[in-house]
Amino acid sequence: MRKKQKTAWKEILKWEKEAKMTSPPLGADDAIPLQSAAPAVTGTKPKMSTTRKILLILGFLSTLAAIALITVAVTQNQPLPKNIKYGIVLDAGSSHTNLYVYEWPAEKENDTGVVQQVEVCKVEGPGISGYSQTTEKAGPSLVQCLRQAEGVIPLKQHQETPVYLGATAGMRLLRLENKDAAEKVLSSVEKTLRSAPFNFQGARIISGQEEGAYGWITINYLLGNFKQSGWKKFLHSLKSVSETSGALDLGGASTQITFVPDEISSESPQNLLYFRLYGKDYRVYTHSFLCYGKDQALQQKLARDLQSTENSSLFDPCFHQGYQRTISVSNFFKNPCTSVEKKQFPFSQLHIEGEGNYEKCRRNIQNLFNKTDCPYSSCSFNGIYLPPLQGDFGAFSAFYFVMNFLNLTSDDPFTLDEVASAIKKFCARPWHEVKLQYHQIKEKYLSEYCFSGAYILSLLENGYEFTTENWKRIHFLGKIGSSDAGWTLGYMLNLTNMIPAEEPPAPPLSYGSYVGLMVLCSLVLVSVILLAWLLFHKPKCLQKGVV
Ligand SMILES: O=P(O)(O)OP(=O)(O)OP(=O)(O)OC[C@H]1O[C@@H](n2cnc3c(O)ncnc32)[C@H](O)[C@@H]1O
Ligand SMILES: [Ca+2]
Repeated sequence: MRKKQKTAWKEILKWEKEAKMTSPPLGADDAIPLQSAAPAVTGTKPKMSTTRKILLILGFLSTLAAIALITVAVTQNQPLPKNIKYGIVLDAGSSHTNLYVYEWPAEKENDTGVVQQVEVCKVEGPGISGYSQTTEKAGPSLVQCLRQAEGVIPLKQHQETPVYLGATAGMRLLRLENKDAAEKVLSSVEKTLRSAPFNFQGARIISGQEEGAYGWITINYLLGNFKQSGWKKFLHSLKSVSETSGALDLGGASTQITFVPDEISSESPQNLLYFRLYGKDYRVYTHSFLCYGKDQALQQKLARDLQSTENSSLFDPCFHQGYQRTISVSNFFKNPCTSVEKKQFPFSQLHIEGEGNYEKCRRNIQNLFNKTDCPYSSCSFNGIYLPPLQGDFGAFSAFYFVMNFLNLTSDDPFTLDEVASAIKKFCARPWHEVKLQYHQIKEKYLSEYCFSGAYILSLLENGYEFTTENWKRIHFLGKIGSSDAGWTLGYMLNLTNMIPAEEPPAPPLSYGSYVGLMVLCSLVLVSVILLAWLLFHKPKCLQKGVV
């Protein structure tokens, strides 16, 4: 051992001597080749071997090449500055009107999930059907929200931005009750929209079928269920999972159920729609129940209760104990949803008093669903065809508002029994206590959450026959990303032809994956070359025995 150390020191001294002899004068270039490799000694500045220098240059060049490669790949393939497009849709519902502003990058128009809601404006006052007595005021009611949209969309794009208005069940009912008034309301609305700086594309009453179908398109577009990327497509082909999600919409005057059933029967063709989206065929079942939105369902229920009332007072189990409300009987039966129950009453005002009894309320509501006659293999209610329920469902609008208020929308879904007992508990609370706790909530909403909760359960459990098992497949959702769940987005996507029938040709990789893969491959390549070079031209400094 000692001998070995001695030899090593001898070698070092020899090397130092040689080095001194070959050293250039002070200040001369360092790059004079050393004749033999020498171990590094602390305190002395050893000369660098040619091999080491080459290695260093190679390493430097490889790093430079890698940096250049990443820079070129990133800058060259960087998306050009975004050219944003906008669209406006007004949802003229029975209870109120909402204006939505959507935006999307022009170059990605046909992709899925690229259109986003950037603004929502709630129009002050009632829905446009509420202007049946003062039709000329329907249009001006929208002005404030149109101004808000003007502020969101850049001035130079106002003229090219399409604006659509779709009216739903409130206007369907007004058209049934008073066609002339409905037309006047639509004209007033059209006049206002034409005077706005946007590109007016129409104001019309959409059908219940359209409402259901566009709601289904919206949620599946936002969930990215239509156009599947390579992996998702592959997984779906392995598992026979339902590719799309059903849609449940509960408005004030109507409600819709839309989904892709397992088996298509031609029993009720009016409930079936065919779509070809991104190269795939969809056979969709949809039905819209007019008068079964939560406001009209309450009207129907009260109209029935009135039949058995002898005096002007009515005890209602669906309102909290201590709650009181007075309604005018004369206007009550003008509505097409209640007109069948029309009867003469010896009083003009009806006084309602709450009882807060959930079970009684459920029994009361049950009467709204006629389950006796079904001319098809299976029905929901009132003799309407309903194929067996299939897959997951997104439940939005009042389904969400009510369940969200009752804290029943968590990610870990509540069981049907848990939901029922939560609603029962809420209904049993006295009105003064509820009002005190939720003083910030509009009294109209607050007083009706008990009825609405019970109605939602009746509609889903008795009407559509959801069971304890498939209840967990209902997802109560208000928004998907930044966009509200509802029919408006699907309506705009359809009218602007943003969902192509055939899948547009696209490169197999996304931009990000392409750049990432290119960089990774290049780095691997450089490393392999370097490694190979090191292996085959093993520099002396790396050879065994040399430090
Ligand atoms: O689809 P149609 O039937 O035309 O009706 P709509 O479009 O006006 O219906 P919405 O989904 O806007 O609202 C459904 C119901 O929920 C009520 N509502 C809206 N926001 C609510 C909230 O925050 N809490 C409770 N109820 C709410 C509203 O008054 C309606 O009775
Ligand atoms: Ca609606």
